Amino acid sequence: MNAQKKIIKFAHQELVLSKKVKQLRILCPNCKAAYKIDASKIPDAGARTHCVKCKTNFSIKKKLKLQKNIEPVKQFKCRSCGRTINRIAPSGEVIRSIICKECEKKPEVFKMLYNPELYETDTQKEKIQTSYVRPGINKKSPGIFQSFLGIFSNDLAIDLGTANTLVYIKRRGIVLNEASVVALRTDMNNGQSVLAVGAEAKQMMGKTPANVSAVRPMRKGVIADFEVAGAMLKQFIQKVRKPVSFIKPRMIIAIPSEITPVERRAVKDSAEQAGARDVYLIDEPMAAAIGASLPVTEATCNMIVDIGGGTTEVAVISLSGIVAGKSIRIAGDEMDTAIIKYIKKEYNFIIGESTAEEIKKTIGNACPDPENIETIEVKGWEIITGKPRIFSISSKEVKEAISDQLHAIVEAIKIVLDNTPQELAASAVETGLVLAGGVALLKNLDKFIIQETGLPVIVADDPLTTIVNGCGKTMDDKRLFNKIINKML
Ligand SMILES: Nc1ncnc2c1ncn2[C@@H]1O[C@H](COP(=O)(O)OP(=O)(O)OP(=O)(O)O)[C@@H](O)[C@H]1O
Repeated sequence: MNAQKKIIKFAHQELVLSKKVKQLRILCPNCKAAYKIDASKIPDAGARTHCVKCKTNFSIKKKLKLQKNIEPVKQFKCRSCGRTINRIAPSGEVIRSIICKECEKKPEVFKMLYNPELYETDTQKEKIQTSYVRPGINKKSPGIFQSFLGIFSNDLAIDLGTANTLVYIKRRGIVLNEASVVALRTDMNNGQSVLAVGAEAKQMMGKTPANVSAVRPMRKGVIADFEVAGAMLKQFIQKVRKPVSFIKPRMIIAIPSEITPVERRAVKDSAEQAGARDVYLIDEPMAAAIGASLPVTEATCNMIVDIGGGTTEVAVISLSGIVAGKSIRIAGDEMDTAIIKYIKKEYNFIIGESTAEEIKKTIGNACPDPENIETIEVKGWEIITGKPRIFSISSKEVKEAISDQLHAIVEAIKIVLDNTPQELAASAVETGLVLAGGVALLKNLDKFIIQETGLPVIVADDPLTTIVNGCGKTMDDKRLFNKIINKML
């Protein structure tokens, strides 16, 4: 009762305000009676009042204070009658529905004249803030227009990997699988342009003239060169988005689980630079587990070990979340470097990255059979003579060269098991772990991990595509998307 009296008093007070006070105009929702009230007396949370004419109770609220990243006002001018219209819109949002009340012209005739300085004084800002608020703007729940875009745009799932980039399109599957390499040409004025991307650029590595360089914009799972990564992604997307759609796609991108906020931001920014409308990030081990068809939403021990070019991700997943995980920046690339170092030390030969990778892929073996040692002939540069020569290396030597990396991976698995709640860790003895990522193709890696950990090991069906398939599955399945992605936002 007390509260009601206060409200009535409040409403009466407002009716006798002098004109000097900042006033807001309110309408009774029932009888449409108009009142002017002092804006400063309305608390931020709003207040209840009632109409003195028809006695209807109703709430009044000051319009939301503008957030820092929201452009306060957009001003439009009708080219026909010259009338100026103010609209409020979060930054980046396109205002489409303006119709001039004077001449009823369509939106196209309006020119946007955003000029925040016009609204310096508090009174003006307040007036504008209360002049118009677009209902139903909520970033988290897409409106009808957003859903409409979703139907017609080719949303993309991307594994932006250190070694390879893969793209999956809804209803079309994997449409691109290219090396994450860009060939750049430097012109006379030191400006750079993209000469080639993907496999074509990879072929040029180590064979380019002075004005061309073939570079890898991703290192150890993260963006090392933001501009080049953005340009590469843009080219890949242009390749697969045919016919070119005017609607920007949404993108879901896999990222290493332990990257910094700055590194996350760099991935988002380069995707936006490449034309993304919305970017969603998913942890690589989660995407790999989904791609390997593990029941990630169930309360079971789903252990995944994804060994790519730059990072090894180990995680135990249960009930749609990572229960324990470890990301180390030791993977295929480090193995290549180790092979280069080994050959230099033992043979005094210099070989390039591509040759080292070739050796690893061809005769690399985590448990070479002493009865059946493989060898490969390699072209290298002999340091002592300074001449190119051919020499041969065996699978036993390659194992010796990459032994530290293999043990680092096993160590990461053990750490994750140690950090997993006992109940789940115990069931890992039965469920085992799934190997994904390109290095899962290293001969006998499963055998090596079984020997070192005692856990059953399964190699995913197609380890090089497990992550992108997981991103694609998440994108295609709305319920899974809500469980996995929205949890991470
Ligand atoms: N048969 C093979 N044997 C050993 N290693 C292989 C084989 N095939 C591919 N690889 C290695 O797998 C790595 C690439 O794997 P993948 O494409 O999964 O990595 P990525 O997704 O690009 O990297 P990351 O996830 O770390 O960013 C490379 O180091 C490559 O040399």
